[in-house]
Amino acid sequence: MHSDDIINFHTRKWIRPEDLNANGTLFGGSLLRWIDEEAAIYAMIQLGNERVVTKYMSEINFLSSATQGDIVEMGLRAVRFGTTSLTMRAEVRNLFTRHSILTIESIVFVNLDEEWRPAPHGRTGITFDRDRIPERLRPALHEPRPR
Ligand SMILES: CCCCCCCCCCCCCCCC(=O)SCCNC(=O)CCNC(=O)[C@H](O)C(C)(C)COP(=O)(O)OP(=O)(O)OC[C@H]1O[C@@H](n2cnc3c(N)ncnc32)[C@H](O)[C@@H]1OP(=O)(O)O
Repeated sequence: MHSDDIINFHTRKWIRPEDLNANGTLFGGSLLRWIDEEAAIYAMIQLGNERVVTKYMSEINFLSSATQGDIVEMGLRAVRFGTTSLTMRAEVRNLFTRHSILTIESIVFVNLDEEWRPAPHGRTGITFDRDRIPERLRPALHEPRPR
């Protein structure tokens, strides 16, 4: 695997009874909700803007299932910085077995301006730190750090 293809797994979820479908396995809709939220946070940090929306998701490939008590981890990778868009690849896998549960080849988010119109984001590469947290949400430099 090329290093550019490496997905960072950020978030873990412990599968609870309310996440299951009528067959007792992980409900696909729960997974998609978690991924959309994860992708929104990832896009906000990569683009440094909290005004982002989901535009498009490619085919979703459910590869294996999970059940109550399993822990799954969700990973995202920016694969293309467009003019107003950011395209990501997603994978969800079982934390213990590392078996892939789901992959989505492209999730596209669009960067918006104050009028909620697509706006160029000016980003070309991935950031691995939090320096693009939107300005409004960053603590002022003089504020003491919480203990
Ligand atoms: C860490 C921080 C904490 C912050 C803490 C506070 C946060 C607090 C806010 C929370 C917020 C969360 C958000 C959650 C995620 C939702 O839940 S979003 C809700 C679901 N999504 C929507 O409602 C979006 C509805 N769609 C739209 O409004 C319009 O389609 C849009 C998005 C404004 C785009 O309009 P458009 O006319 O299609 O725009 P257009 O200029 O043609 O295309 C824009 C870009 O999309 C691309 N595109 C268009 N169609 C497609 C397509 N079918 N396929 C692929 N790409 C496409 C274009 O190629 C273009 O990309 P670039 O070439 O510029 O790079």
